[in-house]
Amino acid sequence: MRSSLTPLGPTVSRDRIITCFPKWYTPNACLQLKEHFHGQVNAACQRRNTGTVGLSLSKVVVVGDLYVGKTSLIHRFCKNVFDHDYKATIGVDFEIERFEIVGIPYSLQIWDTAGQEKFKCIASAYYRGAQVIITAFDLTDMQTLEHTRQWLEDALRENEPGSCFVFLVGTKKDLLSGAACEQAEVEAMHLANEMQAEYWSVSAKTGENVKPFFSRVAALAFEQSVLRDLERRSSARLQVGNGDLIRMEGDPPETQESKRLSSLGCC
Ligand SMILES: Nc1nc2c(ncn2[C@@H]2O[C@H](COP(=O)(O)OP(=O)(O)OP(=O)(O)O)[C@@H](O)[C@H]2O)c(=O)[nH]1
Ligand SMILES: [Mg+2]
Repeated sequence: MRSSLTPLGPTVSRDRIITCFPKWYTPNACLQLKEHFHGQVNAACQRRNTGTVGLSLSKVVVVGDLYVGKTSLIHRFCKNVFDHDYKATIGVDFEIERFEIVGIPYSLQIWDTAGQEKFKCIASAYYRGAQVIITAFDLTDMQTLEHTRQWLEDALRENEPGSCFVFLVGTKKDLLSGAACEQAEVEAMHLANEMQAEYWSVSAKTGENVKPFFSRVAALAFEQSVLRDLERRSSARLQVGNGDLIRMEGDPPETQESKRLSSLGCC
């Protein structure tokens, strides 16, 4: 079903419309324990005063070992499909997914990178400018969890410190029984806290938690984009108000000219 709630942009499918702040997976490893969008963000959306946020794309980069299920996770979310056969990603690929958040059109550009070592240098060229880094590991292979530290370090190196939201995602949840899953999650949450990441367990095969996870990614990135935009515009206004933009260093040109003339003995 399609919605045409917003007069500003093209329509998005109903399950990409976010009106309330999506909930975390677990409060034990979560980036923000809150239930609502920031008041300033709500107000800006209601006034449709979100600057360039509705027009630009936020970059999301998915990293992790080969075979952990990065492509499957993205394809389940963006195309609602699942393929049992493994086709290694060569270099990088991306999908653009459109949302409507508190009435404002918003898009994520989701970059799928290759986990194979031989493609790492191609993939890492695309890490720059990420607003969100998703580090994925396979819940049935705890070695892949250990490797997420290195994947994250590599991705963060290409970005400004403190500028990215980090998620740690355990994949293939359908392959584990309740107790085994819980055990893997405890280890993963511990690491997520060290990484200052939010933790999620998902299954691309069954689709479990896939939409709630990406809704959470979109909402956090959207809120940050709106707040940054508001801050940028208000500091630009302040600068104009204080005259900082037109204040000049040193003497004004007419004073410099009269000094030059007086040094020549003309005045
Ligand atoms: N049972 C199950 N299998 C999965 C799941 N997600 C992925 N797989 C399988 O795991 C294998 C690897 O999945 P991919 O998504 O190609 O892995 P990848 O991380 O993109 O691998 P690279 O592109 O080489 O980095 C495939 O055979 C998938 O069918 C899942 O949630 N459950
Ligand atoms: Mg892949």
